[in-house]
Amino acid sequence: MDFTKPETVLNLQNIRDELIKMEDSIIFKFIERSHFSTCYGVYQIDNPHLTLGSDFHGSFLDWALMHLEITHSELRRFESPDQTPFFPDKLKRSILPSINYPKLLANYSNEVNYNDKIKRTYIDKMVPLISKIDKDDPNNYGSIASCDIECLQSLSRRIHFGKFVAEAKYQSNKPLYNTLIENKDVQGIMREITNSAVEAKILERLTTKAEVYGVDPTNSEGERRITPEYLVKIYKEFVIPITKEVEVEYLLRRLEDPN
Ligand SMILES: O=C(O)C(=O)C[C@]1(C(=O)O)C=C[C@@H](O)C=C1
Repeated sequence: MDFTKPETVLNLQNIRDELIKMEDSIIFKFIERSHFSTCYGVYQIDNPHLTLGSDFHGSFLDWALMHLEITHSELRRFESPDQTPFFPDKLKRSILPSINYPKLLANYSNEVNYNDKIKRTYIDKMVPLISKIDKDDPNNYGSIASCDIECLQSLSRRIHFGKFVAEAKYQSNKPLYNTLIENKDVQGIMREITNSAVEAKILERLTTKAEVYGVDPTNSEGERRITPEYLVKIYKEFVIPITKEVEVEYLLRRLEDPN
């Protein structure tokens, strides 16, 4: 997929192929995170044992992610249409010259940002499933926040790819979607974007991937690093539903941009 070539980006098959590739990076990032404990101290707002600066309000993870995003914004990361920041208000201007991407998505697309929800869901629902030990571990705060950032960035990219899916679907049947949008028919849009066969295939593939990637093949007695149950649960209950929320919100506003 090449973001300078709209015809490659707004092709539903290409988008689905890209979503399949992202499964692998998400799984391997979850495996990295599984080696550490849940570590609530990383997510505690204004953790009294840390000095994050008197004007900063948030968790250690927020602090680390915000500083990384500030630096990455200077490296042009958030100009790329597949990148969505967790701290859009803190970004700086890139020191690299802008790339002139062609218009791929509607002009309000940056406002469709589910990162707060993704971060909350990751901390509250996913970390307890991924991590095997439930305890705080102050010696590993830095490593854990680094793993969390990688997991969150991969989840965010995957879920916000829903905008490309939505745009491709919109382009393929404008009259149908225009009527649904004019009628603010959320359920109708949700019905239209849902493809149960594709969802079932994703869950089936994840089961196989978790079975294969989840064990060290050279160690028959090795502990499972990930299990199909939790991976399928994460996709079925969180990743796919939030992707669909992104698609619906994007489509509901689609007539704001007549192009
Ligand atoms: O592939 C699509 O058509 C999508 O809309 C993406 C996706 C997903 O999140 O993977 C979401 C909704 C569909 O029911 C199937 C899959």
